[in-house]
Amino acid sequence: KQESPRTARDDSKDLAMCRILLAELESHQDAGPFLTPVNPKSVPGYRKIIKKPMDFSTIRDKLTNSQYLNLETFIIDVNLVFDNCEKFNEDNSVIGRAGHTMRRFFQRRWTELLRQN
Ligand SMILES: Cn1cc(C(=O)NCCN2CCCC2)ccc1=O
Repeated sequence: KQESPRTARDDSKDLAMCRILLAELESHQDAGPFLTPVNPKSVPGYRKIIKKPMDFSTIRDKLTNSQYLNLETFIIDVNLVFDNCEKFNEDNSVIGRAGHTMRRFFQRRWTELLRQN
């Protein structure tokens, strides 16, 4: 069986891609609930239910401080925002729907940018 030679993908544009993706998430019209950390004092139950809070401003800080090893660890944190949202909010709610919309947008955009690379 002829194996396909394993070639690494070119990751030299990944940091630029993360910056583009994060800027687009932050400026999305439905980004509001995800821009800053959920305040556990004003959202009853959040601290107990959501074990690993994440939001776009925290991702921005981590990106600025070179805390993402690679594209994958960045995508994991963005998806954590949307997974937390799905866990805590009804699908049929303003914030629940915003989470689904933002997740679909992010999924499409990073796959588009990866393809053009
Ligand atoms: C992601 N998420 C966010 C909240 C929330 O209340 N965020 C603050 C709401 N902002 C205050 C002014 C505009 C938006 C609650 C549950 C939840 O899962």
